[in-house]
Amino acid sequence: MAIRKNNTPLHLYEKIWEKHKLSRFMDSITLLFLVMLLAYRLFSLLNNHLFTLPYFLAFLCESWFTFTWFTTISTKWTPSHTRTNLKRLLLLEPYYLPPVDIFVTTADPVLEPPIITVNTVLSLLALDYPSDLLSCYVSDDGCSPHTFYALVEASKFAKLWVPFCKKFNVQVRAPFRYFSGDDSKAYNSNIPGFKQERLKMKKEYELLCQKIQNADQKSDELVEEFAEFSNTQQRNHPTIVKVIWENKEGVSNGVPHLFYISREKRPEHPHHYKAGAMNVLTRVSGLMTNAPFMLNVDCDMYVNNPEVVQHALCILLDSKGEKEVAFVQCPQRFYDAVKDDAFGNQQVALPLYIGSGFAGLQGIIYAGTNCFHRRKVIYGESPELDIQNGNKDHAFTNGTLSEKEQTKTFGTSKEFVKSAASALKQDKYTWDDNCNIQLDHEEVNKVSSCVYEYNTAWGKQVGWIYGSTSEDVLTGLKFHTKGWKSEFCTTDPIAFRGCSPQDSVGQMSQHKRWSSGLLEIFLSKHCPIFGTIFGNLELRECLAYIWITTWALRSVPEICYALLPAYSIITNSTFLPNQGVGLWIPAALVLIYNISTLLEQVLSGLSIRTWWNNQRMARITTMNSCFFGFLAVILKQLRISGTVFEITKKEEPSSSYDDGNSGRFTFNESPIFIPGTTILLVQLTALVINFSIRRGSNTHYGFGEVFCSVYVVLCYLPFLKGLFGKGKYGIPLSTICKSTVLAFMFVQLCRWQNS
Ligand SMILES: O=c1ccn([C@@H]2O[C@H](COP(=O)(O)OP(=O)(O)O[C@H]3O[C@H](CO)[C@@H](O)[C@H](O)[C@H]3O)[C@@H](O)[C@H]2O)c(=O)[nH]1
Ligand SMILES: [Mn+2]
Repeated sequence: MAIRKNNTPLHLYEKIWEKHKLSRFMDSITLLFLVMLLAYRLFSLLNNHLFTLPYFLAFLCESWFTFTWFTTISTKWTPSHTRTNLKRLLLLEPYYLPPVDIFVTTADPVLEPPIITVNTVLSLLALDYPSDLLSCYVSDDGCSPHTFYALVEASKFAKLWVPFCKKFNVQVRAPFRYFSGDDSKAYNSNIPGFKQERLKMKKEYELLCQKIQNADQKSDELVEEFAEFSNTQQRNHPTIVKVIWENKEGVSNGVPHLFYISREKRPEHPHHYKAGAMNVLTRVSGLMTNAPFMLNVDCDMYVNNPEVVQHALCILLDSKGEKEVAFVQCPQRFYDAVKDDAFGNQQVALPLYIGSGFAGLQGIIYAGTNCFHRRKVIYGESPELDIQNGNKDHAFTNGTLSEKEQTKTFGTSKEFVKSAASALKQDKYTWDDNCNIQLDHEEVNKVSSCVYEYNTAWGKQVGWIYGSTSEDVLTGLKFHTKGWKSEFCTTDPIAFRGCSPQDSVGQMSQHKRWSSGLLEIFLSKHCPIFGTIFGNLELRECLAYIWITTWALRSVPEICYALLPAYSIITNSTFLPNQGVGLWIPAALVLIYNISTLLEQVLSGLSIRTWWNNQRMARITTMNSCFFGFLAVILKQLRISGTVFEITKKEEPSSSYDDGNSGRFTFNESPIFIPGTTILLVQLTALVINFSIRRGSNTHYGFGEVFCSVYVVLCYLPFLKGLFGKGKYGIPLSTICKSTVLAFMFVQLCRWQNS
């Protein structure tokens, strides 16, 4: 048991308020012009002389855009970040540092090659933190003997790798990155013997890769420690738990504990995807090590800053943080980005502005990975402010629950209930030792079985919350609604790096999952609006959550707005104010909006090309992926079909070479490309009409409509190329046919409207 010597207040981090003055100014001007545009439209609609359908639709769309813009500004207005004081934390060492349980999730050995998971795990095992205080749990929803085998081999390699990293103070501790070359820090250690040892490690790592690859190709009989994997199917198998490596002596400079867990799955029971996996990990780790803090990462997010645990603990152990902060989120950044961010998914400028904006309010959202949680909070504890208010769910956590209620909350495992009670009662300054783990197979099987959660609070009040494919945002929102805060931990170098979708197909399906998951939250009882009315969600935090959870809804006005210029041209009508001031308002708006987004990107150190790619991808994803996300949620609400978690494919490290085609759009048969193709065909038709039919002085539409139409075509340039592309670079003929039919129907509709 570790005890802090005295109870003096600890100030381990400070919050720095940023001043994005320019960004504020530009955003405000944009809002001003949006309001002016609305006012102008309203005025002319009331005066009736311009009452046409497109004019009215445009007014509705613009109202929505203005509302979204208002929530955007509110979210970005007071950005902040944190600065941690590692030196002070280390003064407490070694009496005070708490144990940390690390959770890694993987779900499919094909989409998530074991070598990627292995690298993530190795980087975690080599964290700069006493290894007797760390335990790493890998959840494998794929139930794959290959993943297990890879981890076993990795744990052997770790015995060389971890001491090597610590001895030479290696910065990037995921071997595939460390050995991939241009890391200048990799070569400049002047400790004698470095070069030889590095060479040796490199050979060992190549050997490890070889073994893992060979195992992938052979399908041997499953014997000995692999016997449990025989007769298993991904969605039908009993629980498999393995202690891969146990740090028995509890040495602080060895290799941390490493466990493998594949929870029970049966086709007749829902497994709740990642949220379900996280809850099983929470319970199993509760039985085994029960650390007060947990770090959760996806299988493809390696540690890029080995001191990240200390940084996060500065916030979580700080006297103020201890009372208020539920979780500490580190930014999500990626490696091997496609040049100029062709698919607009690197999220560099976004977290800088929106992320730190959230952080300046009640707190940053939980992004599902790179996050440190407090076990008590996961178990449903409310912050102190609630206890004062006598919130009704606090009996839950102050130890006054009867045994019956405890079982109703945490399930029927007595051992687990005991561990949860101990975690909840844990004094602020004491933690249990975790070097003597006890693997009670019976108990572990019980808490990771499919039926364990029935009639308990898991997934509702306790643990990761079910009901959305964006379980991360939902779970974080639940904490914020209780009154907890969260902090954004921005370290230098950046704490983690991961793998982003490397092609447009992967990116589209990821955005579809996110946008549908987020909309599910908005339409559920966890809706942020209720959170503010009935809970402790702060008003501006609520607006920020509205901004993010209504992402899928934006698709409808955007598609409508993108069709308006074409409609106007085809029907010889107008949707923009086309005289005097009226004309100048939208023109100024477009100009200011583009300048301000360009400035944000350029000031974040990005290229102009990156800015354009991001602009264009924002339009493409909203009108395609988000629209499908929107449809998926509607179908779910109508109980026609459920939403599923489609896993993003992770590229094998060695295969990511550039054949000159990276960044080129790829397509497949998925209907997700139909809206984009249709919109493009409609615009092209409109432009052909514009340039071929001379209406002379009878033309009602003007430069504005033509400009908008051309702008949409420019955004959809990748689709235009796709119309003529071959193989995976071409839009499939079936999609083109369907889109042609839709486009034709649209044009006919316009004509019919007009006559
Ligand atoms: O049934 C499942 C499905 C997924 N996962 C894991 O969930 C993680 C995220 O999946 P991925 O396909 O990589 O999705 P991303 O879109 O990259 O993930 C982001 O978005 C998800 C929510 O949609 C969050 O859960 C993630 O943490 C966040 O990084 C991976 O480690 C998977 O192994 C499971 O464990 N079980
Ligand atoms: Mn991922």
